Amino acid sequence: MSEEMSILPVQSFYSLDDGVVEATVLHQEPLIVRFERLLSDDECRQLIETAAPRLKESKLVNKVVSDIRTSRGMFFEEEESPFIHRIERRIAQLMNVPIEHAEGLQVLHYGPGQEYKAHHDFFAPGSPAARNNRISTLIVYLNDVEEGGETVFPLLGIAMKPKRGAALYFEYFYRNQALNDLTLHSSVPVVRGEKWVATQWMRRQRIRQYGLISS
Ligand SMILES: O=C(O)CCC(=O)C(=O)O
Ligand SMILES: [Fe+2]
Repeated sequence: MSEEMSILPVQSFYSLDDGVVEATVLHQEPLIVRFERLLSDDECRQLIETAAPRLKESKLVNKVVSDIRTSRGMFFEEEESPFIHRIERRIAQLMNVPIEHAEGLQVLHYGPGQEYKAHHDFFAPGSPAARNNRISTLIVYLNDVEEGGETVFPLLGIAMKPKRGAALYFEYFYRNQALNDLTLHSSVPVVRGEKWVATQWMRRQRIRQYGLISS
């Protein structure tokens, strides 16, 4: 058993400025954690309503439309409103990373048959983007899905069923790249209903400008 340091301290609940979040460890190394009720039903609904008119065909980071991801998505501007800023602050505090390291919050929408095939969230080691690489991910489920749409880690045998307000955390900033590689994950096709998620990616170094809107 290696003893890599995790970014997230392992606890069964987390006391945040605006409430307490319950957690369950799904896997130790790489660390994968499930959170309950990170967002309220109202916050989930409001995120969906704000994102819905701004959805675009999903592009991957290289801006090429690809069938690896068939959902539609959008990014919020950093701190674009007091509502978004409040959610960003809560997520950054929970992820134990300064908000300046946070990319804009992304929302994805999957209809029946839509999926996100197995991928890593970090940029390929050695690529230009990897100089300030992603280190951790939080996926918040904004609705319940009737059937399908689980987030699956095929190399670890873990599947998470979407549940409104719950979230899935994983990190991949280990010195041992083999541990990072184990965070391969996918969103399996939605069978019935639709799926909405908000994803927060954290970077190793700062990516935001300071104080655009002061808190
Ligand atoms: O929708 C999901 O469950 C996974 C989303 C995802 O992998 C991502 O946004 O990078
Ligand atoms: Fe992902």
